Amino acid sequence: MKREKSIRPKANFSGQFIPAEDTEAIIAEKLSKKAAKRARRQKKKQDDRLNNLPEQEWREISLSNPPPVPAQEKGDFSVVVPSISKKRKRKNAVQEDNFIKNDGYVELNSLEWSEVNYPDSIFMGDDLGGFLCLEEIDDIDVEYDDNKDTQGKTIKFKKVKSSNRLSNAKSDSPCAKPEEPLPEEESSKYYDLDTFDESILIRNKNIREYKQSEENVGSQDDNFDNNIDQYKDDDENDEDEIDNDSKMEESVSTNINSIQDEKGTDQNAMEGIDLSAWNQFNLSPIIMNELKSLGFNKPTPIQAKTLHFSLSGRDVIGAAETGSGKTLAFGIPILEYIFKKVKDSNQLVGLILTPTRELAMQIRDHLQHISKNSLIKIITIVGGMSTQKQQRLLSKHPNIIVATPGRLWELFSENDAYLSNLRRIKFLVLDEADRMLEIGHFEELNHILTVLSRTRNNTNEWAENDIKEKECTYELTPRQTFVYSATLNNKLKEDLKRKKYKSKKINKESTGTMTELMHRLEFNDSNPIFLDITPEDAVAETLQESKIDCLTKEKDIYTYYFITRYPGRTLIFVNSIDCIRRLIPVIKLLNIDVFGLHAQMQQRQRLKNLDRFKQNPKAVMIASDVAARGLDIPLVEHVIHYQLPRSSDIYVHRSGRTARSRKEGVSLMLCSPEELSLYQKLCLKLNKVDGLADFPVDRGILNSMKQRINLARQIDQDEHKMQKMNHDNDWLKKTAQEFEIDLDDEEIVNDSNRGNQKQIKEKIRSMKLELKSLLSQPLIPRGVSTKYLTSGIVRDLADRLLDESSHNSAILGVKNTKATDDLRSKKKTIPL
Ligand SMILES: Nc1ncnc2c1ncn2[C@@H]1O[C@H](COP(=O)(O)OP(=O)(O)OP(=O)(O)O)[C@@H](O)[C@H]1O
Repeated sequence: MKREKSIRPKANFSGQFIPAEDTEAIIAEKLSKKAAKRARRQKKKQDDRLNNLPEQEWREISLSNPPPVPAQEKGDFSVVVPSISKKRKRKNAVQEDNFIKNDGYVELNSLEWSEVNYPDSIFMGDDLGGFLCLEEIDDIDVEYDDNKDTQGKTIKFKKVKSSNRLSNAKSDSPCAKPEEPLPEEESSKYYDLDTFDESILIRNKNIREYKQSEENVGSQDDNFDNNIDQYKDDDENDEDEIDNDSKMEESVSTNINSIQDEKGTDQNAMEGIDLSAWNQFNLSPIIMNELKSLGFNKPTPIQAKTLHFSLSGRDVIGAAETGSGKTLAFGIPILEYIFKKVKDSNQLVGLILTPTRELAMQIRDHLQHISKNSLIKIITIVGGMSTQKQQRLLSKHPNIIVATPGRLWELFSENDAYLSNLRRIKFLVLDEADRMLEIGHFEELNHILTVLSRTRNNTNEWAENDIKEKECTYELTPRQTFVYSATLNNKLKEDLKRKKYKSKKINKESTGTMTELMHRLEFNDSNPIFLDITPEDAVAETLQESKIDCLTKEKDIYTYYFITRYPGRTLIFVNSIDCIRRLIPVIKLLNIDVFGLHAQMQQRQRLKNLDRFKQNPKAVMIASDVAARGLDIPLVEHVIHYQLPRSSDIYVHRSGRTARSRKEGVSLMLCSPEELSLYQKLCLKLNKVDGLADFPVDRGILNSMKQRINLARQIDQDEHKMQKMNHDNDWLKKTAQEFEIDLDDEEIVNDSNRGNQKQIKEKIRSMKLELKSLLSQPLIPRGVSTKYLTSGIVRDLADRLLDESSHNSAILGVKNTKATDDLRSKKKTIPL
């Protein structure tokens, strides 16, 4: 029952009895006086704090020449920041000696950190490395010095003056640990803010050197001439560019060769890979090298079918199954263009729009990987991360931006320079285009397309009031457009074939359809290439689809059964965040490594969980559909639809998190009687006339699992009850304090409550013990005896049954088999 937040009149205000009807007024008066007093106190404190700032507000630190660090701090990094507030000093009185090293010097580890444990694999690329962590210190602003003499090697820190910032400072944010000090060789990578600038210098130096050596020019140019036809409708100075760019490319690839030589054995391991299938595209050595190191010996079908067109300047709309390599299908042409055509290393060339933040980061990582040894700057602009950091990245003039529409619009709409750069991009990509039309993306996408529009009419029809007309220059710059998804709907396919999108009348009120979106994209090409190579049932060929019919209340048991019987990286999709919140503690109690991912989680936590899931081959992730699209998590073996997806597209994308790049995977639907009609609709939509195969379940194991699940659920429920009681007591205490009411513990927790709490605590403790003991034993399927012959012909039978390499460690006597194999061998379909 919901608790009423009111003060009970029985409270004793200094011994006076307050009639119930007056209580509220008195409380309100007290409250307002108290609030005003508190505000005055806070303001004074804030003023004092700002007035006492050091005279020289900005402090500097030179990265190439760090300040002398006392011997005992070796390995750590010290920075100069204004001194810490008195309150904080008091709080840390015990540690004060260790806290401030000497006047003005503060150890990084002792600062008020917000947590920034970004997983390496996702987040510590060159662009977000550097001083990312420092920017997370509350009240510290970081400024990057563009001074030519220091070549960007100096950064400055300052105490933020804005009262806004001070009042917004998360006073109750946990004082989290900073990143562990990095090993020396690593620290140069992450703390060296100017890595990039230096590389530009190297590149320019290479170009100069190259210019001096004339011998290579001839052969290089011949080679490049063949490629360059692709970009025929570009700027006037083509010939000069060809010259410079091919030289540049050669210089860079010379560098790469030397890096590769150092790799030695790696290089030898790669020797065996035959890349001849890629030769038809005449790709740059940088990309060829990376394809080789990744072992991508041939293009995937969507790459093979689209690269010819996209490399020759055509607009492409592509549909292909999940995990089929669409990222490189649109990524390679952009990278190639930059290698071969772009003279200005600060030119913004490509904008890639994606519906989710994780997908944006993944695409960035993928493109960064494939262009690893080049100098291309690729950044992500996504929500949930520091805007300050993203502003900094933007000020470094990236070549490619991978973004979610919301944050991109937030940063770009206020900045004319950014907007005009945006209008000059040469490539626009919409990945997972169909999802972009959904609420939450469409409005900002609409704004972005208005800015990108090259025809005034089209712009006016769609322009919202808040886009100022005068800002738009409507330059007609040629731009290639790529649109990709695994699920382009039939209506769009039809419209594309009939070229209906060209004449589409756009309705201002419309929330958008794919056909309207196609119209809005203003393809350069009078006849964009449309390639649809999705299989008939839209899912990857290597995916084995299945279902289990069960009651809603049995879904936990079947989930537990599946993840115990087939330990392996498993992604469980549910339809509501509440369901994630309920399931995670239950599964955790069963000793399974489980992580959550949903839109209401902090972005950092989302990334962290994703990374933990990637690191652990037996982990389980319970996610909402925010994880359904595009995420390329290595070796997800199983996808479970705990609740049925609401549309066939979502089913395809969810299931597509497994069976990627021609690997096998299983998708399992848990279908309750209430979901039957939805299931039938899905099957019809996906052309699965015979329905999905029933997943084989060993019901002998289910019974013993039931006991564990029930215990875990009960523990979770009781823990919630306890939490709620504690929360209510806290609330009472807090409110009493607020009104200066003397309530002692006796009054707060009444006898019956206390008795209840004690009982529940005791119950939880004993249930946990029971569960622990159950979990320490293997599950024994019905009909399996725990007694085995230990002598005679089969002497080692007991050992063999307990051998974890061939038998399931959690279920006695059950051999380790793969879900794909079991499903294949027992496949049996039920007609609809
Ligand atoms: N030519 C190739 N050969 C082998 N693997 C490849 C090739 N190209 C890409 N891959 C790999 O295939 C995997 C899937 O690629 P990608 O994420 O681009 O798929 P996708 O089609 O965009 O999937 P989704 O529709 O789910 O977003 C990635 O791990 C990628 O590295």
